[in-house]
Amino acid sequence: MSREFTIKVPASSANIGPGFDVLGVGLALYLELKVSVNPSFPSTIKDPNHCYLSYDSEGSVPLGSDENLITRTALYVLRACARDATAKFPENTHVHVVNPIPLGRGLGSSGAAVVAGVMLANEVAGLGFDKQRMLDFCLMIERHPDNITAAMMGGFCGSYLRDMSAEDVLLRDVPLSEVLPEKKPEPTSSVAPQEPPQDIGRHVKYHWNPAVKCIAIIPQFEVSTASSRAVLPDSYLRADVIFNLQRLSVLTTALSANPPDAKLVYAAMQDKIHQPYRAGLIPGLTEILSSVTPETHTGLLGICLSGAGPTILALATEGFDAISSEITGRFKRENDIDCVVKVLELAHEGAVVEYV
Ligand SMILES: Nc1ncnc2c1ncn2[C@@H]1O[C@H](COP(=O)(O)OP(=O)(O)O)[C@@H](O)[C@H]1O
Ligand SMILES: N[C@@H](CCOP(=O)(O)O)C(=O)O
Repeated sequence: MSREFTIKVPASSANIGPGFDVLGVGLALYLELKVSVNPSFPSTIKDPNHCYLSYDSEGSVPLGSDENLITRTALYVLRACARDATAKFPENTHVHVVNPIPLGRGLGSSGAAVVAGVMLANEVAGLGFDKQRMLDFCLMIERHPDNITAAMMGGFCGSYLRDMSAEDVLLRDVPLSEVLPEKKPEPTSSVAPQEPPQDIGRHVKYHWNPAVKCIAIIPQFEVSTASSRAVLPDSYLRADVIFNLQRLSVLTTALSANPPDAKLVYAAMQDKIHQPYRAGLIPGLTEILSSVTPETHTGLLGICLSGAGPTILALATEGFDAISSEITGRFKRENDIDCVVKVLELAHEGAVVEYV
């Protein structure tokens, strides 16, 4: 039977200052997959996995199903669930990707791609997984839970990876190369990836004052999440960890207050465990983060690096133009970097599948 459906997955902004690898918000900027499956038609598709991909919008991505992050993720799920290292998409699967999320800017493009890939497999193979179970598959690929959780569940999320039995740790800690299929001249692996342990990630959704908007100031250069994690230290001073924990505990509730207390939120969005180390990758970051405050800009609540950067996230209730102009002006004047600005609402629902 032929089917057509659309998968929509929001962008996300992770960390929100002190919540490194913990906090994330889903943002109303959606990666969309327009999918059609026509197994009864004679196949015209040359792809070895029966999936024809086309791509519109931000950046450029590979279109081979064994090279593209969305379809590699889907193949992992299909193969793990079928216990078959050669499992493919149903014959005649077409996926048209529309992606307004800029790549490598700290707005969760890879998290959205991974969530979309897991949902794609769930839908084409009729696996019937709920979002909690799909999150397990996502976490085998993107191994920090903050933006995956926000993209899948939507809203303002706090998340952690649960403690695991030795047996589950073995299942979870397999190298990424054994999870995601890689392009090979001939299929060589006869071993299917295993299904992940259950409930790897746990989360809660916090309240969010709807008057608070997210201003994303997106510099026109990329910083890969991998390179932005590579500059972080392996261990931290106790004082720095306590600094972040104290602020994190206040921030989650402060963002639901009505009216929000700008001074409290601003102070609670300070961070000592990732932003200072990432400053070397983002010209002018330290000065930019201190250039707008509730005192200098009415309506500003707080400011931080979005995810692994280089996007700057400012939370505000008004004064969006003045806040974004100050930051784009600094990027331009001091480092000749152009920026794109988006004022975004939260995506409260998270990832969805819509049938035509
Ligand atoms: N829609 C997409 N389709 C295919 N690959 C994607 C897509 N979105 C992101 N990616 C992959 O993820 C990479 C960016 O991931 P990452 O460095 O984690 O940055 P981000 O902060 O945008 O998530 C891209 O260079 C690309 O390889
Ligand atoms: N907690 C992670 C979040 C990465 O988010 P992304 O949007 O940059 O992929 C980190 O800070 O490394």
